[in-house]
Amino acid sequence: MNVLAMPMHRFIDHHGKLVNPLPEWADLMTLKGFYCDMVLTRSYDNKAVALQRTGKLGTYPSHLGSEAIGIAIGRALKKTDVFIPYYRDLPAMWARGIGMEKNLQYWGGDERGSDFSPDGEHCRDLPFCVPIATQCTHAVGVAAALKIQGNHHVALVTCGDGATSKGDFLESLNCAGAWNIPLVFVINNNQWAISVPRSIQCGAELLSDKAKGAGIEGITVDGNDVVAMFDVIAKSLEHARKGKGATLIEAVSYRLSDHTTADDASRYRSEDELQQAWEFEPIKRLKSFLIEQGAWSEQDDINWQVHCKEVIEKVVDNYLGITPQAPESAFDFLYEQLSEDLLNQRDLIINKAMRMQGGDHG
Ligand SMILES: Cc1ncc(C[n+]2csc(CCOP(=O)(O)OP(=O)(O)O)c2C)c(N)n1
Repeated sequence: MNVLAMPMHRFIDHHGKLVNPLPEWADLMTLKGFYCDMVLTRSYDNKAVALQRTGKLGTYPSHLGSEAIGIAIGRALKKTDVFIPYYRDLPAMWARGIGMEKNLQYWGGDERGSDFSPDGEHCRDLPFCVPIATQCTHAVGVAAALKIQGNHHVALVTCGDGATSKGDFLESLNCAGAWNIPLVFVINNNQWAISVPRSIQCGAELLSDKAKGAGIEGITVDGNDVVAMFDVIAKSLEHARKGKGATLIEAVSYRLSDHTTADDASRYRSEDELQQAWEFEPIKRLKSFLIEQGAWSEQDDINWQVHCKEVIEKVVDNYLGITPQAPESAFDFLYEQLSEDLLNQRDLIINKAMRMQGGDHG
């Protein structure tokens, strides 16, 4: 059976048909907003891949196919909550109010892309975590602190399906249950961990079953249905806010892209599987639903695509206009006091940069 079609928490299926009555909050205006956000973040994704291909960005992990998960997270969290993301989370971060330029800076190798302080209230969000599952341990620390502060704020952490096999994830889950902390885990189960398929990643039928051993709530949701994702995340956040503890959400989706721009997924997965997954992707189904409801049209779609293109072009212009970070700044974030050795290396880099500015490229 196709896992993307299995029965799970869902309101709108891949044909764009309602399979359960919409929740009260889900009016057409809100759903149109979700749709527009998903299309905009997909436009960004296409552009980011193109920037990498033309040498203007480092290795980039596409979020193609996980727009519903990200937009639901970004919209469901309150400003005062804390988001602990992993590397595929541009949609959530953008929906939290963090500029896309930051994302380009980060993947362009500029540490300043991780500084959210200019974005005001979001400065407590953590930067992307690339070492798999380590962010879950950070999230436990954050959530434990929020509990002590007693302000009814919640932490939300994301990870991939592969990450759920790691000790960091399982230990974090255990602490979340044992300490009854305000923490929501969202697994982006996109069926692949680079070239390892979900089927051999773990023996459990559902990744949400892992919650049971930790004594917390676990739920499997259609990660391609933004309505179901928002509904479950919002409820889990409220559950945690009321002091009722953590939830593990498994969002079932599919990685429609390569793992990153450094990967070629055609070497390990079939074209048939990929084509089938495209039938289930999150944007198409919501578009069909909105059109069926008379809330959207093909012309609206064309207009929105044009608008997205303009927005993204401006983001890219801003990114390309940023003065590059000085190479020696790599030493600024390592130690409070640099050793003799590192000071020498730093001087070498500074001198080389000065020589190159002076025209000596030797
Ligand atoms: C601790 C650690 N081990 C290995 C890697 C190399 N690595 C990068 S991504 C990845 C797979 C992660 O898959 P998954 O958790 O399913 O997330 P996805 O990339 O599919 O969203 C691995 C093993 C890493 N980044 N960190």
